[in-house]
Amino acid sequence: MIDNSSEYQPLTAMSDGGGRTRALVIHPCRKSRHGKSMADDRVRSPQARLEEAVGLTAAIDIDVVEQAVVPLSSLRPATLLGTGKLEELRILIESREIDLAVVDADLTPVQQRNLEKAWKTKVIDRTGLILEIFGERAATKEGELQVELAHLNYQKSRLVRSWTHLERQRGGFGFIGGPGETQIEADRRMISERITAIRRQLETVTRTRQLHRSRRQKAPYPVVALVGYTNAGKSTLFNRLTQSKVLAADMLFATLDPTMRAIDLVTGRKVILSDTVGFISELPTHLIAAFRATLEEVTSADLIVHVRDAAHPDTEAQKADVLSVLADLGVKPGEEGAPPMIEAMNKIDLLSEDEREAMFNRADRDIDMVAISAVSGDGIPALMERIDAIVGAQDSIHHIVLEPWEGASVSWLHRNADVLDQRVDDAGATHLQVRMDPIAYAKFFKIKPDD
Ligand SMILES: Nc1nc2c(ncn2[C@@H]2O[C@H](COP(=O)(O)OP(=O)(O)OP(=O)(O)O)[C@@H](O)[C@H]2O)c(=O)[nH]1
Repeated sequence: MIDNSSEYQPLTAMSDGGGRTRALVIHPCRKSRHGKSMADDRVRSPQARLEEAVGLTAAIDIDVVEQAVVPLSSLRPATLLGTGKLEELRILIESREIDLAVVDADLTPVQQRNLEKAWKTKVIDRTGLILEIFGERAATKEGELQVELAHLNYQKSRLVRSWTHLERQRGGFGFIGGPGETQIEADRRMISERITAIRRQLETVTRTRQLHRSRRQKAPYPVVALVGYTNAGKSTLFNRLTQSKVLAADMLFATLDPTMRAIDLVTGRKVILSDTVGFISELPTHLIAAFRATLEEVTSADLIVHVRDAAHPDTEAQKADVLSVLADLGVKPGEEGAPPMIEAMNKIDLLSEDEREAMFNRADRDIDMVAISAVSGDGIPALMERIDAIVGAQDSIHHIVLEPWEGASVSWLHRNADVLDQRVDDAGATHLQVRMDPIAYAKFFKIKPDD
């Protein structure tokens, strides 16, 4: 059994006095030779990066009481920051009673530990912060396990040299393993055992999930996935579109995934709306599996709605990031077989009339766009109509996945529908692309040939 300290413990539960966690968020960036701070990538300003980190921290219900861009003239291997800055922030942390410092950079385990010692407070870096968000947002069992796995791998890497968290918890019992096994080796061994156990659970869960997904794909309505950069307004839009519309059909999905809801479109057509976790630039590579697990629905969606913050100065860079993550997942809009995509240009309430017009008149505009405000409700009917039209146009072509034991269904489809494509995947499931009229389609679900 592993020590409890390695299990996922939300930062929000950290504050002792029952109050909310009070955080300081800093974004360290290199100074240029001319003394001016410079962005650590070409697109985003340090201020924008800081705001993003503050937004991410606030999203997990932590009070950000102080924030700062910290220009660095050189990178200190032991503490990242120089002594002057270290002391200045220590005073701030003490006087503002801060119990969490978020450093928007990748810290080495040694840097993290030294900062915690110097500031006498918990310190997390960018990876730690993203893991917290995934932990909160993981909606499926698979997502949760992937996040815990990423957490453990992260902790394991932090156990180099004398990382003492687990030791402290045990009150320094010294050797607990076989002869010659040090505390750190014992900690590593326990974490490795837990990692193996999670991997095993993941295999089972993945299998079950495939069953759920095939069941869901057989639901006679299409899936519309909302994707977008963090803070673009996906959840606000999701809530607006699903407002007070609890359909009986939801019962089907409620137990599987709380971020999926069925909604009625104007024509009476039903679609399943699926919310996803926000995209972030420079996602650490070892977090990609955890991130993918939260994006399950996107790869098999019938339509992708890319929610964009039209009022953000980095909106184009954010779009590029989202598209590149989608491409990593194998979703390349515009390519044969890829789901269609529309852009919901959100937050237009923050734009002037001229800015709105300019958005639509851009010469390089390559995609279907609808201007909306998820907050004021502006443009929402137009968005719903667009979704209706696109999904409606695909009406007669369906992608159906059948398990290896559902042979009777495959034969039924060959007899009653136009099978355009058929392939068997590695797990033995049959993927069929079929054209059939709505009556035959409804009948297929009613008679369930394999039941
Ligand atoms: N002014 C304005 N603000 C909006 C609009 N839509 C969302 N917001 C605000 O933008 C912030 C982020 O909205 P969310 O819906 O949480 O964004 P999200 O894309 O789900 O964010 P993640 O959970 O990080 O992925 C919130 O403060 C919203 O109130 C809009 O149309 N206009």
